[in-house]
Amino acid sequence: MAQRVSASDGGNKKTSRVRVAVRLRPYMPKQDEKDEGPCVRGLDSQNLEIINWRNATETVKYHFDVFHDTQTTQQEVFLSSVKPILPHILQGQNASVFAYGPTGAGKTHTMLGSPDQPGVIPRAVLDLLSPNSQDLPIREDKDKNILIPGLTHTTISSFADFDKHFVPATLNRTTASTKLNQRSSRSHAILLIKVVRTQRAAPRRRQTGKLYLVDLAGSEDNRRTGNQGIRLKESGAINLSLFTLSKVVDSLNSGTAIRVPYRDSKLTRLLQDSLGGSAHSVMITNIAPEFKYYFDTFSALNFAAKSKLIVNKPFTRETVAVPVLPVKRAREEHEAGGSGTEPHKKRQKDEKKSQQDGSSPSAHHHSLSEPSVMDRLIALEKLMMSCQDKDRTSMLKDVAQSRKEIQELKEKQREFESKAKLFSQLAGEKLITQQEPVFKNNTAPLQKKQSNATKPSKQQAVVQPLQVSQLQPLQQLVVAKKQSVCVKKKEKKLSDLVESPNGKENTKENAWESQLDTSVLEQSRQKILQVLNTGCLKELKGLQQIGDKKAKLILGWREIHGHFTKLEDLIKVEGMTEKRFSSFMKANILSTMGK
Ligand SMILES: Nc1ncnc2c1ncn2[C@@H]1O[C@H](COP(=O)(O)OP(=O)(O)OP(=O)(O)O)[C@@H](O)[C@H]1O
Repeated sequence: MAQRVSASDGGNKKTSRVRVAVRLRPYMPKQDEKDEGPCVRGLDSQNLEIINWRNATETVKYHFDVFHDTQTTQQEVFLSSVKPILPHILQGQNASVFAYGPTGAGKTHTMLGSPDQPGVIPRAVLDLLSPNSQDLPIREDKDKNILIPGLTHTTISSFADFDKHFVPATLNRTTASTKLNQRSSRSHAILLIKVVRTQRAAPRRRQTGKLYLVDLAGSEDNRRTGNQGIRLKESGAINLSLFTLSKVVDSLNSGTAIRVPYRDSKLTRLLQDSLGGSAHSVMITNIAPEFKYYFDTFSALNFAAKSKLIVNKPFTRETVAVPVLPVKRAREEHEAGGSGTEPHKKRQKDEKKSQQDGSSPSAHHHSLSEPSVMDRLIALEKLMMSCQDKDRTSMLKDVAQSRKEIQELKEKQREFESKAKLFSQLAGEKLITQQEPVFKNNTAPLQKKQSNATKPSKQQAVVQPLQVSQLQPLQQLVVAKKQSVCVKKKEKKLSDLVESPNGKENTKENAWESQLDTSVLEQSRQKILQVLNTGCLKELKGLQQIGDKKAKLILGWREIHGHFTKLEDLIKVEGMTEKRFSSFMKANILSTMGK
């Protein structure tokens, strides 16, 4: 009985571009040990500029649907970026709001907020979260809707209900301290709000709209976060899913891709509807102003700029309701992602209770003759804004306290694990250190982005419109220049170490190379470089000593930094030590020579 109805009345497929807002968090002196000042600033309600690393006397400008400056309040973000899409949900269409950006830039602050500054999620009110910690599978129905069987459904009818279910659910989210953010989210958090409106009289049309509220974990560079052990593993997973997200956006933008790689990560499967699917989508890109976030900010802005080119095709989901038999109802719940056990019982209880007191038990039972759900949302919002509810505040404080305790326990656990690891490493393997000087981390983006400058086609598609203008320099330009000098020095050191034919390090390691004809050697090196720069996952895996994980890390590096200008750049890829690089070169040169 389910029917798809186009978003427009006339049956024409209406399209809806992904709306992109950028929010700049306030400058935090604590995050700026070198006292360099901000590297990015707003120009007006849609435009901002960031220092151009290629020429520190210039800035690069970006234009977005909305720019939220440091002074923007939580309420203003909600009113301008989120509230406008809520009516679509009530018309049976899907919508999504997701926060993207580097770690520590303010995603959780924007989506969740704090007791005194509630963010988008409590403001958008309603619904549930599952206290279920198991890894839930993701399925797709015949209409390409994403389903999560086993996810708990809880019916709510008041803001107090929402708090009761939502607050404990936030505790399920892992947070931990990294060098860049004391309370970093170590997972993506997705809250799904489903709104069902049923006509009371025949033909009892039922419209179902869903709102996805997504707080993504931050993209992070482990050389700066200082992550190790569990945190490093988490970070690998976070970066991989964000990398797949970026691939999805690229392939949607190219318009020629045969397959959009939604299935390559759970995150992109969940966001399938929001990007290139049928949802009205808002992406809030959070950025930080301090100089140490410069390259993260730059890539987040580029990602945001390309995301705004994505066009979705919303449609109304409408069914004609028939009397619900118990068996069918159980099936419906399963299809909608309900576990059908505990929550089902609770819903029966809720329904019974509300039948007794005559109130409507859930959004399912709102008829058109009752105050619209939208009115209730607005009323709830007003309630929230003026909310003096001490219980709620103390509950949130309890949550903060529990979260702190959990975090401390996790840190202890991490310490134990790293000690154990250290013992085993001392016994055998060499310790692979992830802690490199901060400025070494900066070398990669600088070098790589230069190579991008000679390859404007992709960059133009990404940053739109991008202008370079001669502007009054921001405070820290001098520092930026100093930095690039440091970077060059450091690069030289690295290349000395790897390339110098006279260097002690190399004489022994690379002695085998001197046995080979130089032109043959050069040809092999070029072939390897070409695969590294242009190879797809499969081709990269075809290289000696490159497995699935390393190939993905190489693709990820390429995505962020562009082409490898020389083979030695491979050492900058996570997990690639000089020793591994030497062995990689030997194996691959010998293997390409045979071809
Ligand atoms: N607009 C803002 N106004 C005031 N404080 C902010 C704002 N945005 C972020 N902050 C503060 O900055 C710090 C980092 O923010 P938050 O934890 O939200 O970052 P995040 O992007 O979610 O990081 P992660 O990805 O590591 O979880 C927090 O202390 C937060 O309160």
